[in-house]
Amino acid sequence: MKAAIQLNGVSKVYKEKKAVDDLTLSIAEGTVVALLGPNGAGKTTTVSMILGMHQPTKGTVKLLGGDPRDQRVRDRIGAMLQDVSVIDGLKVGETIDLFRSYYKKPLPLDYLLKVSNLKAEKNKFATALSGGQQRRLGFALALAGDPDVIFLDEPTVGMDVTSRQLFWDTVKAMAGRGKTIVLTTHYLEEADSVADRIVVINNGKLIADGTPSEIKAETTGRVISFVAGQAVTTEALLALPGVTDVEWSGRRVKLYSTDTDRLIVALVENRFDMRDIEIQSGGLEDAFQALVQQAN
Ligand SMILES: Nc1ncnc2c1ncn2[C@@H]1O[C@H](COP(=O)(O)OP(=O)(O)OP(=O)(O)O)[C@@H](O)[C@H]1O
Repeated sequence: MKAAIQLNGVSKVYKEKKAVDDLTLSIAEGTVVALLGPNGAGKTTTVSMILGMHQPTKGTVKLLGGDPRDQRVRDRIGAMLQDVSVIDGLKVGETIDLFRSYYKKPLPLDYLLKVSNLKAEKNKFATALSGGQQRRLGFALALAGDPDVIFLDEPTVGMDVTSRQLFWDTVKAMAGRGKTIVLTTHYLEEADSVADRIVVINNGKLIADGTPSEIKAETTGRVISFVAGQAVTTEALLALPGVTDVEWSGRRVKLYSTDTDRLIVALVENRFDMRDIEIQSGGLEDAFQALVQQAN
């Protein structure tokens, strides 16, 4: 598949601080990628280099096969960054129309008002919008030119529940139309539900890269739980392959394991007395914490 974004050995140094450290990353067209990492990990710096707003100290960045600062590339990019700058004296509808006028094939104004949940605010001055509404305006502006690659930097901060839901529905619909979407977020459940791929950055370095389930399985392992017969003991369970912990709740037991496939085989072979068997994956939140801790 063609790469929409290609970073090769990219570093960014601010005075003493290495904000991004030798990052190599390729993002295929049509994927939704969530860039995760703790505060100061280098997410915003990475996005701003992909967008051509900052020059890497070392390495190369390609966006849609070209230079991010090339106008032909810029015409196909939409970005919703952390600070939305609204224009004094322009109403919401006029602001969106101004952005639409920069592009050859803009999306219709009504559609942009609808997906940003700003229909009722169309004739309000943009400067009079609340913080959450301004972010939604930022979303409408990012989509105005019907871009092929969309960057969303902590997009849902300050959005209420309804706007958030509508926002993610729209992002999913965009992805369904083959758009490439790169987002950063601290809301891991959102990344889990929307992203095809998760890239975790810490101290400017890539520390994990995979689908949400791969990231979860790699770090937290899985849990097998069942209702155990009276003869089943903690000692016997701890002796099984890959079992790292055993937790009881009445007769229901939870086995934490690094290798659930082998564990299931062993449970069956050893004829453990089991009912109501369940297999669960750990959450992305746990995986993220574990990854960052391992890396520090
Ligand atoms: N213009 C700048 N001058 C100096 N240092 C900077 C500058 N921009 C970022 N940094 C530093 O680079 C590092 C990475 O910052 P960046 O904003 O990319 O992190 P982030 O992962 O986006 O964090 P957050 O989750 O808090 O938004 C931080 O240590 C930050 O202090």
